[in-house]
Amino acid sequence: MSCEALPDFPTNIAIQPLIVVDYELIEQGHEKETNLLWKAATSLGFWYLKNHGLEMIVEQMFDMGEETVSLPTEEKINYEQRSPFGYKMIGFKAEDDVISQFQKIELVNLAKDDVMSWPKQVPSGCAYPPNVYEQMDSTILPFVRRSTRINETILNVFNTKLGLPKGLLNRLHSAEEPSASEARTIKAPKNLPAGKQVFGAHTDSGSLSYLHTRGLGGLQILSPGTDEWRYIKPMTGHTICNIGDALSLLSGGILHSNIHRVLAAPGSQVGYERWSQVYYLRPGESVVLRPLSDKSMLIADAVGGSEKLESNKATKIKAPRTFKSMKV
Ligand SMILES: O=C(O)CCC(=O)C(=O)O
Ligand SMILES: [Fe+2]
Repeated sequence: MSCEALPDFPTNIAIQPLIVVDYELIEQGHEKETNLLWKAATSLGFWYLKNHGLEMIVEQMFDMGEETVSLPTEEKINYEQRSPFGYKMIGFKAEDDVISQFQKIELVNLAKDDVMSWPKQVPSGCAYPPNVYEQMDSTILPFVRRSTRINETILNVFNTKLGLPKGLLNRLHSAEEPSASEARTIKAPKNLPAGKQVFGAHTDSGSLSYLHTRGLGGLQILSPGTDEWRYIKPMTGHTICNIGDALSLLSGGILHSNIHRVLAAPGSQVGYERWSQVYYLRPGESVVLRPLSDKSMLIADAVGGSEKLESNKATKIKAPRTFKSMKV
């Protein structure tokens, strides 16, 4: 379905503006753009990324996701994830009222390790439906490779700004090392009751998340220092990026992991299926999650500062906000 067919995002709801970062300029080392990225990542922890080169391939990822969820239930249920990866219908086995509202949300979780090792045996031990394997070379591998390249560029900026030894953040997130990084296609059905939560309030547990939409809203963030939830407006060609807890922790809290949630698409958009394509970057499996204070004066200062500020609290690190109801 093309974005043109969709009703516009409503104008009468609270919107959180985000900084727009041009990926091409970041790749060229453009100083002003780099500063903009740093500002976004250390304040709200959310920004739009444009010119990232994923526009076409994301549409193919959505097609792959659509094909997967369109399989007959008796077939796709054989792939219900037996590991954190694979096909998933949230709340499929649940009968109580709270969970049943999630019942028709479907996920296709593709482990980065499975994709990168293709066509060898999948490291996660997960079996995917045949159409997923058919689209590995044409779609999924290029999506994961390009996302990996974008991660490397962005992590390099953070690495420099944090004063870390050259290449350290990239070594901690090396695509060659096994990790829980993954590509996820999410489908939420149309006509969910207005205000219903698709995903409850949470912070992302990994390092970086990239959310590609098909023009439907519903993502909200809790504006820092307030109790106000604001929508993030989906914008064509603009991927919504955010910092997760792992990177926030490694940076001693300098990079900000902000709480967010997903509601049914607002206004007349509610009448359409809501599709998201996410790439979650997570640290390598050997990485110990602790502030890199011994590698950066800036991080040492940030952690020391919060120690002083929070001297009567048990935790010594300026940890990401922990009042989350779920982990993604
Ligand atoms: O589907 C969305 O809009 C975002 C979902 C989300 O927050 C997540 O996948 O972590
Ligand atoms: Fe999230």
